[in-house]
Amino acid sequence: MSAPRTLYDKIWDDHVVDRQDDGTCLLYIDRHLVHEVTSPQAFEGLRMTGRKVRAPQKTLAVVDHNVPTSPDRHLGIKNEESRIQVEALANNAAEFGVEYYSASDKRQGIVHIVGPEQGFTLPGMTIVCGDSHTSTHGAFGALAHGIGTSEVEHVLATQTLIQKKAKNMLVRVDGVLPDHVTAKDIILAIIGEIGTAGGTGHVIEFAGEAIRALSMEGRMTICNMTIEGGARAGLIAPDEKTFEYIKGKPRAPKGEALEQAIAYWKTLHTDEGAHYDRVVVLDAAKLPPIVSWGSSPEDVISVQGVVPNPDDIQDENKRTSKWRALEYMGLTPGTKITDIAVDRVFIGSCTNGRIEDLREVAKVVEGKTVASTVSAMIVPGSGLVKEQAEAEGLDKIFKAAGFDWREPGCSMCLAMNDDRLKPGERCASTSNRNFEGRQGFKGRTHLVSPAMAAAAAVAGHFVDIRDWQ
Ligand SMILES: CC(C)[C@H](C(=O)O)[C@@H](O)C(=O)O
Ligand code: SF4
Repeated sequence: MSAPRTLYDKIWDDHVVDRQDDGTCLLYIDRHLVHEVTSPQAFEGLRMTGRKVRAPQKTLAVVDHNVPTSPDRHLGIKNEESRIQVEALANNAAEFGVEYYSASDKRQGIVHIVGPEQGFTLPGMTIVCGDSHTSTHGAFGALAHGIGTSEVEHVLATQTLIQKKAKNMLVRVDGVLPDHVTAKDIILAIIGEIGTAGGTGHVIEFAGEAIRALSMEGRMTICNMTIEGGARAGLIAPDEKTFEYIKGKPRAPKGEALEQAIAYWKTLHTDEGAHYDRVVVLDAAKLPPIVSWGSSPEDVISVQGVVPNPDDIQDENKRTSKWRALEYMGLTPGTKITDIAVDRVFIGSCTNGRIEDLREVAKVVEGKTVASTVSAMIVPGSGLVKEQAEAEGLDKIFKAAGFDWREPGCSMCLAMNDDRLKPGERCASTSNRNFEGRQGFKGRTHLVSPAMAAAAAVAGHFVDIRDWQ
């Protein structure tokens, strides 16, 4: 009998092409997602050395970060830098024979929403992209992580990546989530608990009753923010929900091939007795809806809490940095979270821009109106999410309530396109990052779940979604 292995060990072992004495390995890469921001120099590198893309059929390119989300986006991109990046991807994809979804293709969207939606993301695979939130795909039991531009070039040219194995970490979330508390609250609570460096050097496997109970969308939200917890990859063992989600997706195996694939996917779980280098346990039943108050995703508190006082922190550097965060955020210790008013609401991103998120929002805002002091936008994560939402009539609910209903893209998750905060504006956002300037120069970001963002849009300030009528 071989030694018991974790899910990470198994996927790793299945992809090692070569191993050096110092532990450096060459890993085979099954899927490569490409977007316009981190790929131009990589393609340029291939061109300069006369190399081809080794496996174009395992590569998929899509524009997301720079695309406008306004209805008139077919008129083109005004910002020159953004326009050049988008044009470069279109040209590179054509020149190197890579499938490409342009802004006018209804399959276009945020790369981490598009991969699963197309059945390009499958269990047991190694998946990379020049983007830190590639961790999202770990929700399928795939080993997925972000890579830098020189690695993008390496993968394009060789379909392999040089890697050293990380340590195994388990985050087990036991129990049953209370009503209105979501996957987003779980992952914010985990990051609050372990800190933004908590997962450094590890691959995190998420397990436990509360994780199993999540939909695929919820699992993607969890794995998406693994990177904010310091680990490059997060994993959830595939199960019947995973197989159901995959069935019928355009690029997924079909018929006999699917049956065979499922038989293999069923082996992708951690063996009894396998070793984890670190274990963290949380009780889902105790989790409240969570709001971030500072400029790091670890700065989180219950919606029923108050803005914390940094003077309570022992460590001087940390104390200073949290004071700075409060100053940036324009907040005073002791302020009730529910007394914080917002100017903007952003619902979207690869964390919470999927159909299930939009359904949650619709439930909260149906028949209600966005507060007169708030400007709120909803940005579907992909053209297919948009189409599905419209087929269900969700867009009508959003528009009737006064939300701006947009075209798919990264949008106000990061200030790389026209959607951004003005200096001093405060935003309830369903995205994943809240560092200074993330959503626009001097913009103030509070990370929350879709339902919490929706309720804040209507109330004009944070409210406890558990009390929502
Ligand atoms: C632009 C890109 C490289 C970046 C990332 O790697 O994550 C972006 O997607 C982000 O979320 O900050
Ligand atoms: S939606 Fe945000 S986090 Fe996701 S890939 Fe785009 S910029 Fe990065």
